[in-house]
Amino acid sequence: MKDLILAGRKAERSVIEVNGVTIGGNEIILMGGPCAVESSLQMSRSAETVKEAGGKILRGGVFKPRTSPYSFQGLGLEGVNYLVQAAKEQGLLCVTEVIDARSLDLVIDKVDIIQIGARNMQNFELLKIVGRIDKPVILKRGLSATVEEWLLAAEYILSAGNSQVILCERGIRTYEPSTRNTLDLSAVGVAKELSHLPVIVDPSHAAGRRDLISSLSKAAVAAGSDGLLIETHPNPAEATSDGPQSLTPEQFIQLAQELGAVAASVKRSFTYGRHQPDTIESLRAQIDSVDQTILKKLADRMQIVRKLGDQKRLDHVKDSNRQKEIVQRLVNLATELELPAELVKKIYPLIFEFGVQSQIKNRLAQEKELDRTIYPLGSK
Ligand SMILES: C=C(O[C@@H]1C=C(C(=O)O)C=C[C@H]1O)C(=O)O
Repeated sequence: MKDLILAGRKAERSVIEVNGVTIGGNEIILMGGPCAVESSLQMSRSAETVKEAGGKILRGGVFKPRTSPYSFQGLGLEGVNYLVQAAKEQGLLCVTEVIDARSLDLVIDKVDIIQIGARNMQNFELLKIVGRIDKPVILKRGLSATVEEWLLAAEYILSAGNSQVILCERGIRTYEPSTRNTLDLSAVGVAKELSHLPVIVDPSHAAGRRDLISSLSKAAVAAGSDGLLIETHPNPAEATSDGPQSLTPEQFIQLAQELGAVAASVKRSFTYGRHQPDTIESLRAQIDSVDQTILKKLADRMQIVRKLGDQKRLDHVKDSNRQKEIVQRLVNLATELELPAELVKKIYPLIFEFGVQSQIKNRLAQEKELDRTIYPLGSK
């Protein structure tokens, strides 16, 4: 297909890793939550449901591009905080839709994934803007968009520099009024044939009615979808948005219990339940987070060492006895923690070396500064 320079098919399918969750790998990723964020309690309950089911990502709209201007327009920034907090409570990631540059600015540092809704699929300026961020983007298929138009919309994001695009089929407008939209499951296969990008399915917006969601979800997995984006609400009868298509918590959990067998039938995996097996990706995400802590603590240490250096004579910065004491204490601790003593003996001399260096550099810089204030014209 013309102009699918970056979105077009490649030898390998794209796999998107986001904070320990892999989209486009073997595992089917379940995402769920209400259409709109309404309250902190509603989000906590939704997050519990998603977690209980084995879901990985919590959804919730805070900027709602509603068909009618008189419908609930979303809680904005207040809602983002409910979404993020609820996701954190359950160890889930979260996704929300943005509608313009301003709404993106408000959520970019808070959520894990950004969604571009169906109505904005051809908002090319917005596509270019999310093309410049470093976060995955779920790109919903437009209400009446062909697969080609959808992939070209993805091309806008990719060509602006963001390679993390996830396509989402959510039903298209047809002449059939018995469902809200017609879920185009062939589009999953077609998009995967034409492009390397992961494809997920949102059966909720497609059907518009909860009685069809379970079967459509299973069909989507069988058709090759990499994930599901399903609406669930603690009390759908009271939802401010899209109540009729929201699953009750029990229905959502029931569906998740049945999903593993369907996934296995097409050689994919889905694990129901709170306790998920460790994957290479989730373990790596944990390691990355520990590494960050180690480095931040090293930076704190360095800062203290520099301050301490200010109290020493420049020619007495290094203190070998103190270094020996530290190593001995840490060797003992390492043994208690079942770490090799060698680790401490190898790492700490390096840390001291950089500490002493930074003390000396810091003192020299201070003396230079002092010189400049005493001899401002350099007449020393
Ligand atoms: C921080 C000091 O200065 C130097 C750096 C040390 C460190 O990084 O822990 C230890 C001893 C000194 O060689 C100190 O004297 O305690």
